[in-house]
Amino acid sequence: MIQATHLTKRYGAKTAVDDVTFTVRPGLVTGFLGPNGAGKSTTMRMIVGLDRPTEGSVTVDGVRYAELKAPLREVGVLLDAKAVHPGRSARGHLRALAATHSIPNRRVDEVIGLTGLDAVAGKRVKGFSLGMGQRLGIAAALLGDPATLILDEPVNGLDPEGVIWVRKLARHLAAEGRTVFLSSHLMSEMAQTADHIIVLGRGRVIADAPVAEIVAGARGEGAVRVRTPHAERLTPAVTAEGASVTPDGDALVVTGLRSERIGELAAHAGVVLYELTPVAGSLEDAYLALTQDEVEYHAGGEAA
Ligand SMILES: Nc1ncnc2c1ncn2[C@@H]1O[C@H](COP(=O)(O)OP(=O)(O)OP(=O)(O)O)[C@@H](O)[C@H]1O
Repeated sequence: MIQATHLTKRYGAKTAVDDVTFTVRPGLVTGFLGPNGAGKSTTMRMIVGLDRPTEGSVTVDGVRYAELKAPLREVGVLLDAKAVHPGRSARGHLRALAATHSIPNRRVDEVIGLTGLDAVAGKRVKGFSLGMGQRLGIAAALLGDPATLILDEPVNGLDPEGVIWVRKLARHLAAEGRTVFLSSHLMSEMAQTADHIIVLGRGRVIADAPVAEIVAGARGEGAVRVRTPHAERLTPAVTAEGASVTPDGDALVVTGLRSERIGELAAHAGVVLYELTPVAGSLEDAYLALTQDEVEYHAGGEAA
């Protein structure tokens, strides 16, 4: 379990992480989302002691990372896949890491197998593609068989097969009861991987909820597709209650009213309905709605 309490990081006048409190629970995949510059990496760096909080604290299973006796065995971390000596082979890199924690070479071979690196394990890391580097970073994170995994943008640079592999791996690790914390700036990716989502925007937590709840929230704001032969009578009935109506082919899209209320108004006006369908908001819509005011710079370079 990861617990952040009033965690804050300031770089001079810039507040990268602003009074953040959250819990990442074991047995679940928790996605950590937010636009570029939201403070995800800074938060992760503080969790693993690479950055010191300006205020507040963060612990893993109740202990600050710096106080863990054998960190590799307790917390597996992928922060920067390129932080590997380029002249070493993948196997050499993993063996060197393993030696610092008395982890047997047998385990090195195991994680090489687990991450699909068998064919390249003897090659120098220098020639690795981004995707192979990511796999090596994940192999290093798994080395100590830790109860907690923290992976910053783990699917970055992976091909579609690699993305599915990370997804399955994350789910498998969580099913074993581990705490799995993954960052991404892609909601669509997290929707398929995570059980729970924490969204950061400009250093603050703007959502912390199960994936299903975030989707349901999007739906509440969603639209209702209506087909009727009496559009001219239904339209004034719904707009009188504050809804807006947009034609969509032979249908109307009504926003601002729930389908139940539209049905009641139609019945009251004696209007026949052929269709009354709530349009499910996608997770991506929910995410955009959540973060639209929180991105540092919008496309076009205009300051938000
Ligand atoms: N060492 C530093 N010195 C000054 N500012 C920093 C430093 N590290 C991060 N920042 C700033 O803090 C903010 C948060 O950055 P961070 O890298 O944590 O965001 P992020 O959510 O991980 O973004 P990305 O998805 O782009 O990696 C940004 O505005 C960034 O410019």
